[in-house]
Amino acid sequence: MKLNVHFSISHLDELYFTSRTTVIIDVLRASTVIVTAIANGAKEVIPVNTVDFAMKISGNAFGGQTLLCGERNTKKIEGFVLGNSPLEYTSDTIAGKSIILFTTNGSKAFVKAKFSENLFAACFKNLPAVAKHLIELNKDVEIVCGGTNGSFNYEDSVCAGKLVQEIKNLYPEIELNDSSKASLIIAKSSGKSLLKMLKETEHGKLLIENGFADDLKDCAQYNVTDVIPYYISGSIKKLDNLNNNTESENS
Ligand SMILES: O=C(O)[C@H](CS(=O)(=O)O)OP(=O)(O)O
Ligand SMILES: [Mg+2]
Repeated sequence: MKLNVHFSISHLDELYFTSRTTVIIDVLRASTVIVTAIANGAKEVIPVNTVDFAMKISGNAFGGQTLLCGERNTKKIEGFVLGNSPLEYTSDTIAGKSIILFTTNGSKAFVKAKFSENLFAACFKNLPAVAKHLIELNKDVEIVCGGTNGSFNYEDSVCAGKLVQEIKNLYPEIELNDSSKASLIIAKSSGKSLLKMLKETEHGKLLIENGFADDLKDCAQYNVTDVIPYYISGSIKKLDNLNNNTESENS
């Protein structure tokens, strides 16, 4: 089993992902929003890469109520029901609903990786659960950081490194390439407090400036759910068990 880390998606094309097992990390805030929404009972999250397409499909019933959600420059898009703050995705607001999500980086990463054989969402909240599932799948893994506008960002790289560490703890003989080793070093040198780390990032400072300081506290929570959101046929749903949805080693 080999691990590869991509610090942003800009250099990757969609066909790269065919037959790969991919984990998308966008700590601030899209993958934290997706994990939170699925953990709080959302039926599904449909990631899109343009606002126009989000509006276009919002008329579809998706077998129940559909919520148009997402942000531009961190703030809720006018006319959308929710923005991109995980604090908005409570069971009262989203249980049983289909969420169409547009964000600057994270939702686009899912669309780009849509041809992956297996595609998961990870953030600090569900990292150990994702690590355990990846070991059980026993396939080479592409860890993809959403980054910021196609470039490296610190918080996603720390989270990728902590995922590498969680996998190494379970499977010490894992094969790391240079980028996995680099993300591990970044994670190990990021300090004891995830919240302090997030507050000191460019993205964290922007969110604080825009009134989302409480989002950083939520995004800094570690190992608070074992929910694993899994992308299949255009939408992200809760992975019920090893036999559901994923292409396991034995299939
Ligand atoms: O909503 C967010 O925090 C960011 C927007 S920006 O990069 O800060 O403009 O989007 P995400 O796709 O969650 O990184
Ligand atoms: Mg982000």
